[in-house]
Amino acid sequence: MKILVSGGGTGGHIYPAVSLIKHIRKIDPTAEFLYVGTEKGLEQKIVPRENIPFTTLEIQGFKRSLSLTNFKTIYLFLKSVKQSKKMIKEFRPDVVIGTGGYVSGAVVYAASRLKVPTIIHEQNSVAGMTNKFLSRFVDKIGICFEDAAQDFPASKVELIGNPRAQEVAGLQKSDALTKYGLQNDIPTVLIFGGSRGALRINEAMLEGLIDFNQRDYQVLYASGNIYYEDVEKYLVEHQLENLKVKIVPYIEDMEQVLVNVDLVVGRAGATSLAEITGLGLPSVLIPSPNVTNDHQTKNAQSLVNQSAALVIKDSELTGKTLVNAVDQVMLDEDMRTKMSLQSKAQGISDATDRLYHLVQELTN
Ligand SMILES: CC(=O)N[C@H]1[C@@H](OP(=O)(O)OP(=O)(O)OC[C@H]2O[C@@H](n3ccc(=O)[nH]c3=O)[C@H](O)[C@@H]2O)O[C@H](CO)[C@@H](O)[C@@H]1O
Repeated sequence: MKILVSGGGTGGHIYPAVSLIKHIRKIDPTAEFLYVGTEKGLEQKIVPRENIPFTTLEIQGFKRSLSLTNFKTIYLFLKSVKQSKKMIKEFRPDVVIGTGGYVSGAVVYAASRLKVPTIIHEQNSVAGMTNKFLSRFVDKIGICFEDAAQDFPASKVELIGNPRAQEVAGLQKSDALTKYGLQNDIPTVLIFGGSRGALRINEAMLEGLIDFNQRDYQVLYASGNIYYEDVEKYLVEHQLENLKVKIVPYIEDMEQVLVNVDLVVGRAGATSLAEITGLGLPSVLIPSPNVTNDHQTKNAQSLVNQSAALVIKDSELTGKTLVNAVDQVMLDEDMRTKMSLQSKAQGISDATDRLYHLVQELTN
């Protein structure tokens, strides 16, 4: 089987696609893949690391306001559709799968014009712009939250879940934390602001750093690549270089880290939430206010309603509110256990199987 996959920009669109590819490779070692992304997105780092054949298109997003750059966007989109058609004719995939981001718009649209079977995967509770556009042309739409169904033609929608949940749920505890200078046998909190980092979380984190450093639990904190230099500068200026709290720009082996932590603190990106519920981890969520239709608040809703997660509003995030929320969970083992059970109950544990089944249905 030949599968062409496209999803780009942020980790939340890329990791589910990579999980699916890793899964199919195990079942069908003869399957061939081609991943189409952009040179600017995180996919150009994440995908080649997994030895997945990778190629790029030049494309950019629409500005919501009237803007001259939208003319360039349309030009790049049409050019990318043409290039995608060429790629598809050369690679001859049995199916084309889009997991979101502008690049998947051009690739999946081109595939639909060439009558190649197409699937899109929507991670969020509210559909993204690209997937909404593509929903008219594709054959099947895999969703992760029931609520997303209302954004799409009903006959195409299937509740699939997020393949990252199944990937992490299948992993065993290990000594992965030692690589970060942490100990295996101490309760651990992981803090990060999505795949690109979040300035607001970084500011609160630096404000709460001294407190976190004095706790019995240990903390691993990923600032995001683009913010790391500023964080390092702050640490040097405040003579805080040798802390118990461990700080890194980005965690490449995140699935290994997640299996070994006791609490996750971060934004409410859909793929992160799938990992959290896949593993049944408690969380403290700070939904980003800067995303389309406030979708992160909606992503987080059922976890918060079921007491699987605490939430801090972005506008109320400070060093103090952050430390207090983390303390509340980490200093109460009973609470952690209850949150874990509720979190696990929210997950879809066989998402990759379901998505692969959809692929088989379309290709047979
Ligand atoms: C600002 C923005 O538009 N965010 C969107 C984006 O977020 P973003 O890309 O941040 O998405 P998620 O939080 O869903 O996923 C992040 C992914 O990156 C991984 N990771 C993160 C940090 C790190 O150091 N190492 C690492 O591997 C996480 O484990 C996870 O697999 O896509 C999500 C899924 O469509 C959306 O729900 C988010 O609203």
